[in-house]
Amino acid sequence: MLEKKTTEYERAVLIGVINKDQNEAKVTEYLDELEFLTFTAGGEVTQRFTQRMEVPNPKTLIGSGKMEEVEQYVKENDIGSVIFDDELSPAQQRNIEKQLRCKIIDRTSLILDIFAQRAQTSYARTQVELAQYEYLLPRLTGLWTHLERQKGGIGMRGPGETEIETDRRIVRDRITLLKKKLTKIDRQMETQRGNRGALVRVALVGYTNVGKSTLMNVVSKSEVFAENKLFATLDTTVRKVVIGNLPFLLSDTVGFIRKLPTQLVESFKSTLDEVREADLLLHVVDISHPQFEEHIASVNKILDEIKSADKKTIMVFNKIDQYKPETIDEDDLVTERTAAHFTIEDWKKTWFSKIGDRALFISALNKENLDEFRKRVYDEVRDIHVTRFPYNNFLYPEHLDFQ
Ligand SMILES: Nc1nc2c(ncn2[C@@H]2O[C@H](COP(=O)(O)OP(=O)(O)OP(=O)(O)O)[C@@H](O)[C@H]2O)c(=O)[nH]1
Repeated sequence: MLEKKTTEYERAVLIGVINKDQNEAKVTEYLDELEFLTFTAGGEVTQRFTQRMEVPNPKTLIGSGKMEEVEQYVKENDIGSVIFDDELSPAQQRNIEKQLRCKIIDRTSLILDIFAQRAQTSYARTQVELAQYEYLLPRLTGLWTHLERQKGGIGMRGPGETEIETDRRIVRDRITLLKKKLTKIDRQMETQRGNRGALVRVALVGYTNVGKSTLMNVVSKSEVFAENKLFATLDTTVRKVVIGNLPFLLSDTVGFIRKLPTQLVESFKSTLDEVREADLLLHVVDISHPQFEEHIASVNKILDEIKSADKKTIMVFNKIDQYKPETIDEDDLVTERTAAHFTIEDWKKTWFSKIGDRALFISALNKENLDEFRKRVYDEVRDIHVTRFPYNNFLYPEHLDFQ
């Protein structure tokens, strides 16, 4: 159940609800992302259904007419999963499953599934497994309540209930075991982090797929003194990097996403400790993504949740090579210029006015503006370093001079 290996794409349908605070375009964007997630998880989306609803249907989230439409489509098109962008209550999930007779997945379980697929180390697998069981537990409870009601309530102890009770106990025991295992690893990792000495710690953070790992590779490989062995026993995403003679630690963390399941935030505590304990954050943004500003807000929300929102941060706007603003026809006197029409220069001005030179515009892939990036990171790391060790600041010039 916890690890999925896909050999061929499974046909899937997406369902989005347009509530009173949203417009259709917004939900289309959310479904675009959900489709990308589905693809990542090994699915192929063949159809999308949306429904405008003032109040979601407590039984099936969407209305009964729409349910029939979906049911018909699922039957006729050999659909394996129906995926909802919204989180479903255990009861909704059960009711929908009963009617559609295929796998019903919500955004949270889809993200958990991808994490399970991607987890490489036993540590990451343990963290994901814990998150999955935490997600599962209330759903078993829901099932139990449902069966109890069917049986007629008090005093009617049937096999169904006993079975679910046993399942709940097994899941609870497993959660306790996994938590113990993680606490032990967390302690080891804490000690290892402590042993890393006094090097300045920099963490790459950002929405999923923005180019954090690409930047990490470019920065650490291109530097003569880059070291990829020191923390081989730790998570391999921490590397020692040297810019202009100044060594520091750079970590690449798990990518963030809108509505990152809370279970994951909790069980990835140790991974996120890299962020929590960092001296400087490099918040990488994919500026070529139409929703990049919303992505920034999602990342900031998670940083806030893990109490890291006040950290010194450099905003790194990546993928400038593939940024394309919308154009306005010269003769068009009606269309108003919006953010979608901004050029990179416009964005530079906007961000410089907000945070000054803590906004950088680069392409990690094409290696554009990387010298500027290195200089900026050097300045910030040096500042932190000389504050910590005022006696050896003569080792590092105030600014780097790249030829
Ligand atoms: N065009 C363009 N593509 C880039 C750039 N930087 C990274 N990419 C591409 O973006 C995709 C995602 O890059 P990653 O480095 O894996 O992104 P990430 O942020 O580490 O992703 P997660 O692991 O999901 O958090 C890859 O296909 C990269 O080749 C860039 O500057 N320009």
